[in-house]
Amino acid sequence: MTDEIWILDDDRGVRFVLAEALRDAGLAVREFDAVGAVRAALREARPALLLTDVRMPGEDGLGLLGELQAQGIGPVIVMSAYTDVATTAAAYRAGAVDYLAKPFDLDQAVAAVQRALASVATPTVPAGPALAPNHALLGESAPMREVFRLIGRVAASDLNVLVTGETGTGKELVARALHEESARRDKPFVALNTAAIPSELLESELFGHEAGAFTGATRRVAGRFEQAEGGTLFLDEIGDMPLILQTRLLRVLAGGEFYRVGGRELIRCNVRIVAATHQDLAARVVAGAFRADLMHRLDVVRIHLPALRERRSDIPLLARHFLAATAQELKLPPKRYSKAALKLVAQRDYPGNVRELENLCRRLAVIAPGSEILPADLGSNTDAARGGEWTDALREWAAQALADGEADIHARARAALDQTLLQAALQVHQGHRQNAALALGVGRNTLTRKLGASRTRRG
Ligand SMILES: Nc1ncnc2c1ncn2[C@@H]1O[C@H](COP(=O)(O)OP(=O)(O)OP(=O)(O)O)[C@@H](O)[C@H]1O
Repeated sequence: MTDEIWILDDDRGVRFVLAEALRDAGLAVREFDAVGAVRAALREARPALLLTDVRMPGEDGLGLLGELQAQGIGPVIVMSAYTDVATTAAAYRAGAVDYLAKPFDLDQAVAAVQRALASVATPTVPAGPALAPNHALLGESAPMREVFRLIGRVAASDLNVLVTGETGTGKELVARALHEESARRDKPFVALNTAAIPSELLESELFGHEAGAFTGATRRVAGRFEQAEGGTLFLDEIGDMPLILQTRLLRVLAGGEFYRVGGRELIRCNVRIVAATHQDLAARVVAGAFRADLMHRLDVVRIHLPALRERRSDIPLLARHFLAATAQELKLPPKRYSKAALKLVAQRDYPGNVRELENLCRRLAVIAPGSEILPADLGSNTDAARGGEWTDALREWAAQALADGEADIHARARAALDQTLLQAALQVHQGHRQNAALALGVGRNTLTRKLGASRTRRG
C-alpha cells in the first residue's frame, strides 16, 4: 500500500481543486480520469484511500468499488452529483465509507478523507444484492441530500431508526426507503399508526390474539409483528403510544419474543423497527408520557425530515412530479405549469408540508381546464402574488425588447399599462367612464385624456 490518495474523476476541474486541497492538507495525491487507469495502476500499487466519481463516460465507478472491496482495498469515498436514495445506497452497499454530494465544499471533502483515513480499521458495509428500484422520495435540496445520505448509510444495518419531522414531511416514505434499501426488501413492510388505533385495541393490533382472548375474538389473528416477520415494522406517531403498551413494546424489543393476547406460545420475532413522531420525544419523556428507555431503544439512529419551508428549492420538482403522477394515475391528459403558475406554487406556504403541496397539485391536475396550469387556476391569489406575476411578464418583455435594441421602451410600457388598466376598469364597469375612473383612483379627465383615441362605447 502507498500513502497516496487516489482521485478518480473524468472532470479535470474537480480533480485539480480536490488534489490541491488534499496536498495543502499534507497528503500525497495521484489523479486518474478513467476506471481503466486505476485498474492498471492497481497492478503495481494500492491507494491509502480512493475518492471516486460514480457516473463517468465508459465504465462507472460502482463496479470498481465492488472489485476493491473484494480485494480488501480501501477505504473508498464516493463523490456524485446524484444524491438520490438508490445511488447513495448503492455506493454504501458497494463498500463506500462516505458519500460527498457534488458540488461539495473542499474543507468538507478534506475532512471526510481525514476521517476515513483515521478509521481504516472500521469494516465496510457488506455488499448486498443489486440496486433496488427508485423511490418516490424526491428532493435535491441540501437537507434532503443529507436525508438520502443517512438512509443510504443505515439502510443495510438492522439498527432501529427514529424518523422525526412535522406532519406531512414524508416520514413514512423514509421508512419505506429504509426497507427497500435493506436486505429485508423482499419481506413485508408493515405500517401501523399508533395514534389512529384506540388504545384498548392496540395491543392485539401489535401482537395479535388467540381465539377467545376477549369478547368478539372468534379466531386467532396475527398482529403486525407477525405480519412483518423478517421485514420492517413502521410505527407511526409513536409518541402517542399509551405507557402500558410502551412497557410491553420495550420488553419485546429487548427480548425479541412475545405472546399473542390470550396466548401461551412464545413467538420469536425478527423485525426491524422504524418509528416516527412529529412530537419532541425527549419532552414527552420529561413530561412523564414516554419511557426514556424505550426512546433510547428506538432512537438509535435519527433521521430528521426538514419542514418544506426549510427546503423550498424542492417545491418545483415536487410540484411537477405530483402533477404528472396524478395525471397518469387518473388517466388524464398530461398538464404542465405556466411559468407564472409554478412561481405561485413555489411561493405559497405549506403548513401541512409535502402532503399539502401534493393535495394542491392533485386538485390542479383535476380542475384546471387547459393543458397548461395558469395562475387563475390557483384560486385565492393574493394581490402581491398577482402583482408578482405580471411584473415578471413585464420584466421578460423589457429584457427582450432591450436585447432587440428597441427604443422608447418606457413610453411604450406606460402606454400599454394605462390602456390595460383603463380597459379592464371599463370592462368591469360596463363602459361607464366615471365609475371606471373612480375605481382606478384617477380623475375622469385623466381617464378621458389617457384613453385618447381608443375606442369606448360611451362616456
Ligand atoms: N420527498 C418527497 N417526495 C415525494 N413525495 C413525498 C415526499 N415527502 C412526502 N411525500 C408525499 O407526501 C405525503 C405525506 O408523506 P408521509 O405520509 O410520508 O408523511 P408523514 O411525515 O409520515 O406524515 P404524518 O406525520 O402526517 O404521518 C405522501 O403522499 C408522500 O408520498
